Amino acid sequence: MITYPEKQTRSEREVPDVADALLEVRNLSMVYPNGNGGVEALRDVSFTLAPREFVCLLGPSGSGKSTLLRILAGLLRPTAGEVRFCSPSEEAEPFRISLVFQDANLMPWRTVIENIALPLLLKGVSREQALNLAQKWVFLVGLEGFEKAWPRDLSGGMAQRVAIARALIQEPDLLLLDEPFGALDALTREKMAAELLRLWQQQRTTVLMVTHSISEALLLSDRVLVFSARPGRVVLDQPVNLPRPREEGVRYTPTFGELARTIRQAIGE
Ligand SMILES: Nc1ncnc2c1ncn2[C@@H]1O[C@H](COP(=O)(O)OP(=O)(O)OP(=O)(O)O)[C@@H](O)[C@H]1O
Repeated sequence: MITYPEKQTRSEREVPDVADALLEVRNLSMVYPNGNGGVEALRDVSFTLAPREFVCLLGPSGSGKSTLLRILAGLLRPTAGEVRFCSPSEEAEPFRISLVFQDANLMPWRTVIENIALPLLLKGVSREQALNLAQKWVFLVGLEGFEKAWPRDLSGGMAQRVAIARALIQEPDLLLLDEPFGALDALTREKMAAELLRLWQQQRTTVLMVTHSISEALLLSDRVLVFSARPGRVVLDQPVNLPRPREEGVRYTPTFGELARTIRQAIGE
């Protein structure tokens, strides 16, 4: 059974042992049908996310990480299991989820600011109001001066900033990031991770991010989940007890090194 996207308020919670969870995933399995018994992508995956938590998901290629994000975003229906969302606010609004992919997927015929404003325009917000709010996000993601630029004139990192701003302008309860920096060069990637950290420290949106980089995961997250090779199962749920706010220097601390070793070993297994 799957319950989304309707939001439950805290008073309607049914699962007392995950009282503080924003999201509860229970016994989730996914088998893609094919002519040959199906491809088992996920097996019996369970975990929770607390409000404002930043959790990174790592695992070998093909371990079902994108499949999980697509299920959480409501794009795929799982074969079995349950997904339960609980609103951080008491108001019974629909639970808002934004998903950012490796490819920025910008509208080529819209400028930077129009791309960022798009979700609001689609919701019926007036053009003036949407563009005003988009301008705020242009500043927050460091794209001032590029408001009227076209997507074709942006670097990969800039395009991804637009995609992140377009996701956050919707004030999602949950932000899903699927290898958002996977297509960027190493230096841009480090810079973007630092910028995402800065944004998250300001906004404190709950984030679930897929990455292949252990150090990126440790720089950003409160917890790291590691999936086994296909079918994906949670083989490690590791709290990241590094102090915040985190700076680049945290990479060179002994705790960082120990956590990286634990995670690398879990991925290897
Ligand atoms: N639409 C589909 N039909 C059939 N099989 C699929 C489909 N989508 C994904 N799969 C398979 O399900 C498994 C999990 O794929 P998924 O893309 O979720 O893994 P991933 O962990 O995100 O991989 P990567 O790290 O390489 O991006 C893979 O074996 C993949 O081939």
